[in-house]
Order: sequence, then C-alpha cells, then structure tokens
Amino acid sequence: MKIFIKDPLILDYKDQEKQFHPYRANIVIEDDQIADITNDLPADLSVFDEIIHASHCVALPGLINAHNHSPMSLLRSFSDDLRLMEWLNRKMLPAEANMNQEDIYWGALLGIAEMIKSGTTAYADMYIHMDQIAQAVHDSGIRASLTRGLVFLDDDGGQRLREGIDLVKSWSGKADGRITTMMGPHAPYTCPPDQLKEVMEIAKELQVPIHIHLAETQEEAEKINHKYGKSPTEYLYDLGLFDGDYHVLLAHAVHLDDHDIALLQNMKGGLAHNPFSNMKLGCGIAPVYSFLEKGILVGLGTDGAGSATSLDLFKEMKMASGLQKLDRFDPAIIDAHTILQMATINGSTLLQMDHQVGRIEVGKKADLILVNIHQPHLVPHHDLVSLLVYSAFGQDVVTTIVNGKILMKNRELLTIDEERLLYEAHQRAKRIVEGI
Ligand SMILES: CSC[C@H]1O[C@@H](n2cnc3c(O)ncnc32)[C@H](O)[C@@H]1O
Ligand SMILES: [Zn+2]
Repeated sequence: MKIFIKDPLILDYKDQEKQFHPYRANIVIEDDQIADITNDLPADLSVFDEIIHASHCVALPGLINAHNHSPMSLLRSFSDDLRLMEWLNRKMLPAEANMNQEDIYWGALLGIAEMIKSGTTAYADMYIHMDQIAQAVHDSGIRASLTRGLVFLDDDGGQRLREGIDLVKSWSGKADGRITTMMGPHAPYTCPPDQLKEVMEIAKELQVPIHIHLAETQEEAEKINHKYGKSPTEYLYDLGLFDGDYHVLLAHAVHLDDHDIALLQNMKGGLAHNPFSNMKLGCGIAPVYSFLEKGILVGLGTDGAGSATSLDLFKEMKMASGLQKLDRFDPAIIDAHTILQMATINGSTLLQMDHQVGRIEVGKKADLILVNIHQPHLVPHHDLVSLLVYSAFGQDVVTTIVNGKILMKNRELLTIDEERLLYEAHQRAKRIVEGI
C-alpha cells in the first residue's frame, strides 16, 4: 500500500529545545513505514493507492494511551460518583464476572473504535480474557501492549498467572508486530510480596515489562501502610521493582511524597497519568510536575471508560494541564509542548515502542493522525501546539493511520463495522449489568 499525504502541517519534535515545530511538507507512506517527507510532488501520482489532501490538517504522531481497560467501555455510565473501592468491588467486579468471552471481544472493539476515532494509534491494556482483546487488536489494526491483570486474593491466582504467561508466549509480536505484551500484577493491595516477586521473576525470564497500578488512593496508601508499615511505593521498591532490572509501567502514582518520588529516580520505565479518572473517582492530583522535574518519564492514559467515561486523549491533555496549573496556582508550571510530548513521545517510550513510533520521521512506522484545523473552534492558528492541546478534541481527528494502514478516513472506520459494533455493545452491556 502506497499513500501520499499532500501538504499537511507536520509537527516535528526537537529534543534539545523540548518543543514541537510545524512545517509544511508531503508524507509518503510505503507498506508499514514513513518512506519520505518531501516538498517535491512525485512525477506520477498514479503509483499511489491513496492520495489524501491535507492542507487544512495538522499531521502529528498518533496519540498513545498508556493505561486502559478496554472492555470496560461496556460499563460506561453504569456506575458513577462512587469512591474507587466501592465502585470496583460493588459494581465493576460483579459486572466483569458476568462478561463472557464474546462480550470481552466486543467491549475491547468498542474501546478500540473510540480510540481510533479520537486519534489514538497505540495503547496499553490490562484486563481478563486477553485472547479476545488480542483478537480485537488484530482485527481492528490498532497497536497495543497487552497485559493479563493478576489478582492474588483467592485460590485462582495461579490460573491467572498461567494465563498471563500464555498471553506473552502466544501473542508477543503477532498482528504484523503490532501486539506486544507485559506481565500485569494488578496493584500492591491485590498482590502479596511472594506472588509479586514470582511475577517479577517471570517477567525477567520472558523479557517483558511490568504493568501495575500504584498509589491511586489515600485508602490504598493507608491499607499498605497498615499491613506492611510502608508506603505503596516503598513496598514495590523493597521488592526490587525499581532497581533497573525491570521496565515498569506504573498507572496513576497519585499518593507519593518526596521520599517516594526519589525512590523512582533510577527506575526503568515510568508513569501513566490518568487525570480524568483520578478526578472523577476523587483520588487526588498526581504530582506530575515533580516527576518531570526529577526526570521521571510520564505518559498519558485514560484508564477504563468505566471511570474515565471516554477514551479521548485530547480531553486528557486538557485535564492533565489544568490539574497541574490548579494544584500549584501557576499557569506556567507545565506548558502545552510538555503535555503533547507526554501523549506521544513519552507514551512510545513507556510502551517500549519508541524505536518504531511516537514521531513523524522517515523510517518510523506510519502511525499518524490528521487533525482538521479548518473549523471555527480551531481558528486562528497563532500556535498549533496550544491549539491541539487546549482547543481540539478527538472529534477533530479526520484520518488515523497505523502501521501504514488507514483505519479511519474522513471519520469513517475502515476496519470496523460501526453499526454492528454499536448494536452488539448495546445488547451485551444491558445483559451484563442486569441485576447488579
Ligand atoms: C484484573 S484485570 C484489571 C482490573 O482492574 C480493574 N480496574 C479498573 N479501573 C481500575 C482502577 O482505577 N484502579 C484499580 N483497578 C481498576 C478492572 O475493573 C479489572 O478488574
Ligand atoms: Zn487502571
């Protein structure tokens, strides 16, 4: 497949300046890669399978959602305005117990469809029935890092662990290399030390990263402190998770003091900040500015739509920015470039995909999006990065390309039958929550 994207404004990230710079050029995609970025028009445009006229668009690297539970899209609007533990134990877990394998497939596809339609080209997923999610990733064309969530509070922990290992062994590198995997101990409060240590050893052996929730609520911090006499971060640190042997993806990281933050300084990997989920569950404000100040990598996630309500990373960029400014009473504490970097480049490093995606450069995989900026709410164009971070939403994305394949064109999904998907989602979601 050869694609010619004509005349977009391309956002290029300059590492020394830590800034994005726009320039106008054509993008040539061949197979799965960006083959050329040029101001020349090819002599013969008929060699292209697709020509996209994009002079009214910004081309930017596809956004990367660093933390999600995709089938929870079926639980959107089912249970709101509760504290995390009540929401999880009384509502989410019973609903998940009612989900069969087909529900998981359609729930994941629902989440993936929303992500593609709002400009996300790669994401991290932690859930159950992972074969079904992997199949949805395979079928839809999105890129993903998949994790079987591991909870060790009952006799089924061993079975879950085997499923986690099977996922890594059977799906890593599949779907033309779009699928990678991690091991996923769910959280400090669901994983006692011996089991967590075992998961870490397996991750080392299988050479995959670890994806885990950390310090999401004050309640979690108190629980871990009561049980082990330490903070959730110290708990993981003492087990050796941050000693540099493991690439770790920490979701949330809200309740960390300066001592906890210092413990993360030598870690490999970093954090997925999920601002709207944290706001909606009343968890608190993650000290994102302090992490960045200490050189700790921060990407952006949504969390599942059961808490985040939507999977639109443009929304999350606004929330991430607003939370830090509010927390410090300082509008200059974090700028739009840093926020966009979190949603693109940082996400690619967190998911260990930075050798492939995260920037629009010749030789990278063609994972990019086109945002239509010729609309009343996106005019004028004094500063394109400000415009994208503060004024644009997912609905402004017109084209989404992953691995050189067009997944959405003029807002129409090309790999997913949207009407069938909406029908399946309605029917299944209704049945799943009946009686809860
Ligand atoms: C065992 S698979 C993953 C597990 O995580 C649950 N979950 C969803 N959102 C959150 C959150 O914000 N904190 C902790 N756990 C969460 C989900 O319901 C699955 O059971
Ligand atoms: Zn989560």
